[in-house]
Amino acid sequence: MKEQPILQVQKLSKQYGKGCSHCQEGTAQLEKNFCPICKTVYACRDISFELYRGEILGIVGESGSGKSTLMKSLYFDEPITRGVGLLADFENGTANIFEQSRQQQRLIRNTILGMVYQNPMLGLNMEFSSMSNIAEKQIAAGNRHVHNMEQRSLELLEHVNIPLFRSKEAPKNFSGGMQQRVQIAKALSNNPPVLLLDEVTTGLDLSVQADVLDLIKSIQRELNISMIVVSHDLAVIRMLADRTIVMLNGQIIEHGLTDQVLEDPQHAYTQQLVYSLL
Ligand SMILES: Nc1ncnc2c1ncn2[C@@H]1O[C@H](COP(=O)(O)OP(=O)(O)OP(=O)(O)O)[C@@H](O)[C@H]1O
Repeated sequence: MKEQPILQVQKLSKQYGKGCSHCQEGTAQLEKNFCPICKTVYACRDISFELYRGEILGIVGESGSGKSTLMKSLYFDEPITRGVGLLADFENGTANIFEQSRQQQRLIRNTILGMVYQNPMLGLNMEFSSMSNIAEKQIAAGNRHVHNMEQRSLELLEHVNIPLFRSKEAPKNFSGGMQQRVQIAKALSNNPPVLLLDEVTTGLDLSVQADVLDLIKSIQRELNISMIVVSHDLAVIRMLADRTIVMLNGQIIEHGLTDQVLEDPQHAYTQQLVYSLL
């Protein structure tokens, strides 16, 4: 029997703008990702993929290709235009998560998903202590036991190599790499089966970047979490992802095992990306 994906996305589309008689036709010619007539932006167009238990799925593409929009959509930061999302851990994968009430979506977010943003300001409260940041996510997931939350926060901070004597300090005092580590600890605090990571190493020094990537890889191995890792940098994807999706102008133009995509890129854009690695 075929393994059930932990997440299945079918024909997810997100547009900014109402569209017009020209672009509403599925076959209309767009200029990159927008309608030349009404300027509606088609940030994600008919995106479909599966994520399996314990795998890391990489999404790579240039700036503006729709990667962040896809992540924001999956984390309910933004409503989608249309599409289906099925999570094996929600109603046994039979209910479209995008059609649930805000309350249900909050529940899914708090119990099934974790998110690490490129900008730590989006994922952390910079004024609260690192421990309180982690506790916040645990409270949202229904945890009320202060001692347990404290223990869990310390355990997670240790896991992501934050010195424990700094656990009561606010992330605003931390370096970029440390802030990303706290964000990762927070995202893991409710043991989510699915972790979303959006350009988490962009803007960090190369050595710090390597540390954060190592941390992600070791977490995935130890906890067997499924991850979607978004990056414009194919080197990051090469290091982390089992399978890779390549996006361009809001569409998936290529997908396959990462090794396969790297060794035998089919689309001219992917070929360009791969050659730039050499
Ligand atoms: N709120 C918005 N209103 C209008 N257009 C938007 C909005 N948010 C994103 N877009 C457009 O959607 C497209 C996809 O953007 P998105 O941020 O998802 O790309 P990306 O691949 O993540 O790039 P980057 O890494 O630079 O953020 C872009 O053309 C962008 O300008």
